[in-house]
Amino acid sequence: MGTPLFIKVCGLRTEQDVDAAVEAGADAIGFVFAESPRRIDAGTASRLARRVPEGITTVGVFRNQPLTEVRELLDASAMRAVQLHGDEDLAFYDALRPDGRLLIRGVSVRGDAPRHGERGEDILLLDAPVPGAGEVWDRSGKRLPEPGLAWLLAGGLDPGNVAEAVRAARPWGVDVSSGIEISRGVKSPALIAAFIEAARAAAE
Ligand SMILES: O=C(O)c1ccccc1NCC(=O)[C@H](O)[C@H](O)COP(=O)(O)O
Repeated sequence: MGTPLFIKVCGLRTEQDVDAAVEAGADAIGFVFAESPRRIDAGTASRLARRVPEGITTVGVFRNQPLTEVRELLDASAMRAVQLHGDEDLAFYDALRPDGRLLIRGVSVRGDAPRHGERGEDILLLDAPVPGAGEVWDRSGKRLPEPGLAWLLAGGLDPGNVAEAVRAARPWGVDVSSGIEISRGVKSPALIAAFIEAARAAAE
């Protein structure tokens, strides 16, 4: 397919999972600070992030939280990127931009997908109506971002369906959480490795 697929694994909570993601070749690792069974505190995120080599992006995930809280958690855990997954407006993105972190905009797609860059984000993440719920959304007939734009496909991906999703939607990258878990919030190193292998193979 040309450019390598960008792979983000999200909602990691243990050393074992972080090591598995690094070993398997993830490009980004998401740590959830939003309300979620996957939520971790800044101290845990900081400890886990220190295991992540420089070339891999650590992402703090938030949803409709106050700007001061977002900034405090990002700084305390030294995240390299921020993912806003709620109704954050352009002013919210503008306020974070000078901090120099990669900005990821997570959007629950209901009608047509929003255009890339409307909030000045670096990466647009197109997701199911409920983030982190493991639900596949109906992409048929939807206008997706043009090839070449930095956008991630998310929502109910797993090692068994990611190849077909990559071939059909041709995303710049993919993001997964539930599909690499054995139960809600509990990741599986084997599923992390299987997901990354299947996604990479489909993009070759
Ligand atoms: O994962 C969560 O619990 C979560 C909670 C609140 C806001 C965002 C959240 N996750 C964002 C992600 O990037 C997930 O990886 C994405 O929604 C895909 O999840 P899944 O369908 O479970 O693979």
